[in-house]
Amino acid sequence: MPADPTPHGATASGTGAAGGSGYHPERTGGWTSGDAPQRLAQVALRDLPWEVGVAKPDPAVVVDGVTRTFGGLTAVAVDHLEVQRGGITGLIGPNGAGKTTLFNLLTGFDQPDTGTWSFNGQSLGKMSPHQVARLGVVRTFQLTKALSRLTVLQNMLLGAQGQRGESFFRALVPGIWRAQEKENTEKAMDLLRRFKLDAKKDDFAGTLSGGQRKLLEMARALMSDPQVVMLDEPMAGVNPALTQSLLGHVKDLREQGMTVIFVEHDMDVVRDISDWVVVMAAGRIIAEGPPESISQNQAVVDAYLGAHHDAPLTVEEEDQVLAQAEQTIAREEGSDGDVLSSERGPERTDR
Ligand SMILES: Nc1ncnc2c1ncn2[C@@H]1O[C@H](COP(=O)(O)OP(=O)(O)OP(=O)(O)O)[C@@H](O)[C@H]1O
Repeated sequence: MPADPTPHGATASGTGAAGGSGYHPERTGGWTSGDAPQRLAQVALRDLPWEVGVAKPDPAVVVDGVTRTFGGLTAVAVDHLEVQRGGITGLIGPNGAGKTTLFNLLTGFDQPDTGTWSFNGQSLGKMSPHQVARLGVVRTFQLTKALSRLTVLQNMLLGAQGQRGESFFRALVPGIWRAQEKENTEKAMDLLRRFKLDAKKDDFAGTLSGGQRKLLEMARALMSDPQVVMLDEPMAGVNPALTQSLLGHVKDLREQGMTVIFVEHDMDVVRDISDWVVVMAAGRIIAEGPPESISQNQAVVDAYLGAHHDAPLTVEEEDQVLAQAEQTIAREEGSDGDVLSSERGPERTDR
């Protein structure tokens, strides 16, 4: 926790109801609409207490009492979560913490046992993924869902489904549909250029590298002009060169005013791009705060970063480490371990 966790300047006056579009300077300490989006999100979150369930100045997504069990296992049990509009929120936690299940629930890919959640104040419960996407909340998957036997461009056009040009309407007025199709193709090509995939537009998605598929998936998600983009491990399996490019694209989403929620295991990435970090363990949210708060939080250190993250080794642990080292060196030397014995000093020489 911060030395002084009491908010000053910004007031955490959110009530759980979404605040509508735009920011609320009167609630967030006087920044102006001329500021860069990144700065707006950071300022909005700057003075909030580092508390689980803390109200955000302008939440885009609000989750209340959402639980999901599989048999006897509670995969998700989130009491209250607000996601600040226009910011990048990192969702972290050990394997099996419930991150993907929470994504599935929020985007209509799974249904919870209990709970409600909303986007801009509108409940998303019982909606299909398609309906959720049309409202402006899209997601990508840990394992990309690019259709390998469709071309890159065809994959992009699929991402545009659900906008204007519904089948009924399109059948009645084919001219309008054709105009829509042309518009979608232009939009797809713009996005492919942005993601440096335009040269591959006619290649089958199955021929792309893992990193290129991740780029395609992100580009495809943008076809429906989302307001909230949820990325499930966007950097996993991506080579270092493309990682930088993907990170840049994620930051771009924020620059364009989108709200980003992403799951990531790499803490350097989380620290680099997150305005706020939410930590899950065993289905629950165990901590929330700016990136710098996370390594200082004992619950997180215990659950996620390892119990002895920053703590010095105990005498017993040191003995154990030394014993293992001795064994390893003895094996490698192919000797009886004299090397170590002589290095350990006088207390060992009289054996
Ligand atoms: N369809 C399912 N049926 C049964 N158990 C499931 C199902 N989906 C998830 N689970 C279980 O729910 C728990 C949470 O899984 P989830 O995939 O959400 O975790 P996660 O935090 O995303 O993990 P990872 O970082 O490994 O992706 C795990 O114990 C998982 O085995």
